[in-house]
Amino acid sequence: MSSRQIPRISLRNFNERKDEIGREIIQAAENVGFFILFDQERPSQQDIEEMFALSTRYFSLSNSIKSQYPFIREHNAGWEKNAQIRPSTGVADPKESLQLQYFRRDTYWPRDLPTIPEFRERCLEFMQSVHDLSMKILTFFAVALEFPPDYFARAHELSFEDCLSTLRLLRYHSLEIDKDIDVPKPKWRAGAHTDFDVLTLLFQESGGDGLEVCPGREAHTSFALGDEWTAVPAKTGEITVNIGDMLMAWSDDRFKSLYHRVRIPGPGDSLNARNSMAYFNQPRPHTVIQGPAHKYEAMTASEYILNAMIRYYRPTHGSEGFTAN
Ligand SMILES: O=C(O)CCC(=O)C(=O)O
Ligand SMILES: [Fe+2]
Repeated sequence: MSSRQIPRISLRNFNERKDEIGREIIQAAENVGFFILFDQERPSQQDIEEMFALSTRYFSLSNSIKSQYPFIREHNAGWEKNAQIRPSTGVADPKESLQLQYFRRDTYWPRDLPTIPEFRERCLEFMQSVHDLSMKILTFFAVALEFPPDYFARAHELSFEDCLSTLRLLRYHSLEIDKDIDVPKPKWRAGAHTDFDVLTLLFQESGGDGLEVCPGREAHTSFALGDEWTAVPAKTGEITVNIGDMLMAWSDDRFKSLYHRVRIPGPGDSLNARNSMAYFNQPRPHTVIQGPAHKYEAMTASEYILNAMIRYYRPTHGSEGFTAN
């Protein structure tokens, strides 16, 4: 395990400290690719705790209810259980997840869930607050790349009918039941992958350690890395932010999108279920992605996502944990 530190950046008094915060964020994105934000106004600690409680209530519903909105790969939306096979491991992550795309909220979000009629409304509110914070952060990136300050905000505007930004609720199974039985144990809760979006805001829960990142990726088109993994501690209320492949491409590889994975609990760790929530900022499909130095051919976001899906779902033969998504 590497001793590399994941930068921690306080958002306290955001408006007064904007310049300083911006500098810290850009430096972290250039040098590490992952950073932890805390002291944010919204979503507050309480907003996040309530959202985790809502997510737990959702996952405790029966499979037959949750499967009314099954995962559809072409849409990257819906509910899956033990079904996401990462090419880096070749086996399904032992988890379930629900992907809520903002623009499909009227057509493809669970509705009228028994015992949680407020599910949809609460998810929308949470998405809105995470979106607002995401746009504040993306403004720093726009300025650093010498684009207009609202450049990324316009590409992600929630009010447009084709907004692709997505909230993913995740629940990795408890490993308590299997602990004494002689069955093959999974090696990873989530196999190594990069995110193909622009920017991910990830919410972890205290007690749910296991997330690890691998620094050293030089080009958004490469698979590669080394074998130094750094733990990203889990704490309820804090926000782990990582650069996705699209922002790495959009910045001519200046901001780093890193491989990350979730390991299974080690000796002394809790075997309880692990919950997390990820908000993926994804630009509108027709947005053109090209960095200021034109290092790569211009590509629309929809072409980029399509390529990523092909690249990430194609089985590869690299050594364990080191290939694609
Ligand atoms: O659960 C986590 O901590 C990470 C999830 C993740 O990396 C993803 O869904 O892309
Ligand atoms: Fe990820």
